[in-house]
Amino acid sequence: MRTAYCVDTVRAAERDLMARLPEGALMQRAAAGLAAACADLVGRVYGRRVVLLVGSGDNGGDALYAGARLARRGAGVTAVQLAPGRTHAGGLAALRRAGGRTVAPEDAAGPIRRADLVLDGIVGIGGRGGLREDAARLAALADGSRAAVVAVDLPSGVEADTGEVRGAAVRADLTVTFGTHKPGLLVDPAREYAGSVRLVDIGLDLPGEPDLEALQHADVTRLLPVPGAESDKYRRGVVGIAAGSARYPGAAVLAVAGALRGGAGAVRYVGPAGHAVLARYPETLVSDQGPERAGRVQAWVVGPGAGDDAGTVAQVLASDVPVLIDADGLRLADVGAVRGRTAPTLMTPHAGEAAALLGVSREEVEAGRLAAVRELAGRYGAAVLLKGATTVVAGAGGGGVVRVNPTGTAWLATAGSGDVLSGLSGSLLAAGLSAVDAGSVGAYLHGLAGRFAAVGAPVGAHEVAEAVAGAWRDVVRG
Ligand SMILES: NC(=O)C1=CN([C@@H]2O[C@H](COP(=O)(O)OP(=O)(O)OC[C@H]3O[C@@H](n4cnc5c(N)ncnc54)[C@H](OP(=O)(O)O)[C@@H]3O)[C@@H](O)[C@H]2O)[C@@H](O)CC1
Ligand SMILES: [K+]
Repeated sequence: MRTAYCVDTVRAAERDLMARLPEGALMQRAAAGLAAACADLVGRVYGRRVVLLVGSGDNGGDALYAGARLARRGAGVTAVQLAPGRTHAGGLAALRRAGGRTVAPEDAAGPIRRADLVLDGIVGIGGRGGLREDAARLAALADGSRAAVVAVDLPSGVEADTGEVRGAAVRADLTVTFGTHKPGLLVDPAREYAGSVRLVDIGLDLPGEPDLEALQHADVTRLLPVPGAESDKYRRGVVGIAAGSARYPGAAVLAVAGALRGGAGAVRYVGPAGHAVLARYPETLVSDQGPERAGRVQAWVVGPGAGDDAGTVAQVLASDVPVLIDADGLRLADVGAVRGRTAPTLMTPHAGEAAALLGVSREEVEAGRLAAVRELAGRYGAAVLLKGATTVVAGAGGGGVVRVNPTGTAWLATAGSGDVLSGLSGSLLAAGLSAVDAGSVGAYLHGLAGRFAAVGAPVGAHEVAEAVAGAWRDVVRG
């Protein structure tokens, strides 16, 4: 499991550790890891031109000490001091001893243009809001140069705890972060600014429960349902799909396509698109009697392509099995009915649907995904999976750890892709996974399937469904 912790927790762990170590030891650990990562990135250090963007805090100190290490290995290092009177004194002295030089921000354009490598030590976890004007100018120069940009701890200008980007920020090729990932490194839009991320262990002792976690292959393997020798289709779970309408039969077909790949023993389809479903998937159990009379299921998926069929949504919500609500179902679901449920509920909106439920703009949801997913999970008392550039999953109530999906791909932003995900996660619910596990494992497989199906080219939702089995195998193989 990859984990991320908020700044307050990092600061507390840092204080505890510093009390037990000689002064400056932590910064030396950080700088050593940073210099090593830079050396790996550029291949050969000797003769490289390195520019350090140095702010007034310890983030600048890290950059200076790392710069000193690179200078000792033969790099030409120039530090741009944003606040000359407040630059980290020890770091500056170390750089000068190693032969590095300093320039004022107004003289930085030339060195940045000629640099092979720029280290962004403007701000780290002490930063607030977008970059100030002088810092933003340096960030723009670095962006326009041919140099590789390495962010120290975080790309300066992004919000460490939320992943928000409220103004100008550094765009890095690599971020070298210390002690733990910060939430902003895993959540868009900030994640996009970070480039690839390398974690340097500095020995922080962090609490058991993180603020964010991202499943890895091994975690997913552990959570996937595995049929036992005694399993029959009913023991493996039956997932009911109440989806589609005369107008949108395709949503039903795609939700069933996802459900067939999610580990449930059988898929029961209820709704007006039975013919379309059977034509494509003859193994589906089809009923047109409505959810209450369709026969036993272990979980329901309701909503994809449902149009205005509020009655079906209400019937499903009244059941005593886990329910996944998606698409039109989200709009049609009564808050009180969702809150009153005793079995687990998982809602799977995209940003636009979440915005409508919260009464805010889509941009607001996209800018602050973590806050939005927690807020929705709190209002509905349900687990919520918010789809998008970074898919995030909060447990019912919205408190506690939020799961972040690491496998997404932009190619998944295609019509019907969400229907496949709802079927897949619903199937995992029927197979016995908790709402958060079903959502996050579903998103993980779906993202991986999207990558496998796309391989760098556009892809249709049915191809994503077909690639789920390959994703499953890949996960199990490790
Ligand atoms: N935690 C750990 O375990 C370890 C932490 N370490 C390192 O310490 C870093 C934290 O250092 P930190 O606390 O000194 O804060 P930092 O990020 O340098 O920024 C503070 C300065 O930034 C300024 N500033 C603020 N906002 C700004 C903006 N928008 N645009 C421009 N400037 C802005 C603000 O200026 P002021 O408001 O005072 O004018 C203030 O002076 C951490 O990220 C890691 O790199 C490692 O060395 C070892 C282990
Ligand atoms: K930084």
